[in-house]
Amino acid sequence: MESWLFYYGGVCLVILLILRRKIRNYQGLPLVGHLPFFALQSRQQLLEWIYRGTEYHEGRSWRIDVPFIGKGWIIENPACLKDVLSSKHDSFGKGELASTRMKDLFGEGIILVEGHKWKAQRLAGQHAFSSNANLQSFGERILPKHLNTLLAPFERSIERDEELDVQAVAYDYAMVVFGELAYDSDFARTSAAFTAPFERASTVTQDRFTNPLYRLTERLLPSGRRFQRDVAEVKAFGERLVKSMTERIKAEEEGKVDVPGVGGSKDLDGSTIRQGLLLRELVKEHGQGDDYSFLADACLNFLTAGKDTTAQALAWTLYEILRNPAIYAELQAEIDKAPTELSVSNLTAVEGPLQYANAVISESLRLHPPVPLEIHENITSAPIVLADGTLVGPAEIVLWSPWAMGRSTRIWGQDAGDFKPSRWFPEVQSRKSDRSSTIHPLKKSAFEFPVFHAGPRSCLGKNLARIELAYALVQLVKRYDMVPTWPLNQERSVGTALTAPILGGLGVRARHRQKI
Ligand code: HEM
Repeated sequence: MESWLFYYGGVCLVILLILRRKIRNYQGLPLVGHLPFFALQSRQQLLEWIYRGTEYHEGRSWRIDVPFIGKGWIIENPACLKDVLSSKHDSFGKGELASTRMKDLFGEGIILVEGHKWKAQRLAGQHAFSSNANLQSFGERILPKHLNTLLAPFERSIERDEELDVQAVAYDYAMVVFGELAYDSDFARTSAAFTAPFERASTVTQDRFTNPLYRLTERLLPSGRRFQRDVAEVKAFGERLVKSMTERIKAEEEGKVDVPGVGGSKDLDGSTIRQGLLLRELVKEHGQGDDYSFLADACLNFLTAGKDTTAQALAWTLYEILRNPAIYAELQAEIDKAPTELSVSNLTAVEGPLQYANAVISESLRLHPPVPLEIHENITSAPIVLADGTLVGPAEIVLWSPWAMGRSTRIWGQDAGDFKPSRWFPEVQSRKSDRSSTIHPLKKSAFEFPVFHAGPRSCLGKNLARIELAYALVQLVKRYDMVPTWPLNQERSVGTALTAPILGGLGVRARHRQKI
């Protein structure tokens, strides 16, 4: 009897030692591979695990095997990422993994599709969001028009002496701003019918990426069973908006109603900027017909891509300046000196009157990228070799984490973990006395700093996002002092979502600023 116990105890010990060794070496476990790290950990723990694994492998690509998700490589090397996103990008796509999980909600929208439907939306988005005049209209018309959505909660919380969740405020602001941009609709009034089902459907979609048994659990859980109804409501809402907009556009073209101009703004070709910009461009690229579902999917995708990402970037930026009062003060000093009327190009210029604010935003995006984890799949039937020799087999995945890359000492130097806006002005670090005269903003390629993705599918809203971030930061920081309601030394975690919310929101107490 005792010898049996001894024997089994010994076998268990050996197994435990092997498992411990595998866990320490970031190798997959027998049968389950790396699944436990993906399925059982929180989003924050998963990001930290990827970061530590990449440090363990000193930045070299390392193997992962996640049953139900895929097997392949985690990469950090910017030259490999360049292959995936640019030089060999025809061989990589979102593949089955993303499409089976996201198709219900995102349908034929730009986030998911390939081929001519992607191209039509890409061109429409480029036309709608890239011209200087349209960016100007965004910065000088849409953002100020909804400023009250940003400021009113601050005023209310000050008056009532209450705590305020600034991340929730950032979400509301992004919703009305990008709602107007995508649908030309006043979401401050109409969003209730859309927001609740949309938020619920997004959460279920996000859970599908970490829950390998989602098909089963969605049948059992109330949120899963409600999912199809929520998706139907979101789509019906979008189609109603799109239908009324397209009818209006048609009526304008037939000369039945006046063409609405926007404050006399002119596009670069001298024509008047019109409302419903994205939809007009989509109709131009795709055609109108009677099928409103494609157009509604397209608008929903643009709203989704812009809304949470920008709100979270603002929330994390506020988080960092709250933790660094000296940076908050320097930001206020810069904003006090800047002209009150700031043009859009001045808002975001790395060498303009808000250069410090822009460095703060870049630094926040580096440490807290709103899209912290990305996966592509080799969609060809041949193996693909990446710059460092990594061989990605057919249907294998490549995973990279802008969150982990933003903390890499190989890319950012020994102080990669510190929040240091001055790193964006490296010439100045040694000559602090006069920042303005010798500014050479740090240049990082999109493959080293892939916060907005890179290559042909890079983010279409990068400029819009940076304009909104600078605008909102200026509006808040010039008016209010804020103190956190959480312990300053407490690092906040990323919540579980496809993007990167601050887990538990960002509580502050705000006061009107006492200018000296
Ligand atoms: C700080 C804010 C933002 C960040 C960090 C961000 C980041 C990204 C990333 C990483 C991707 C690639 C996702 C993927 O395909 O795997 C992406 C794509 C995209 N983004 Fe953004 N984004 C932001 C704001 C916006 C805004 C404001 C808009 C527009 C209204 C926008 C529109 C898009 C679109 C349309 C795509 C898909 C492009 C394509 O597939 O061709 N984004 N963004």
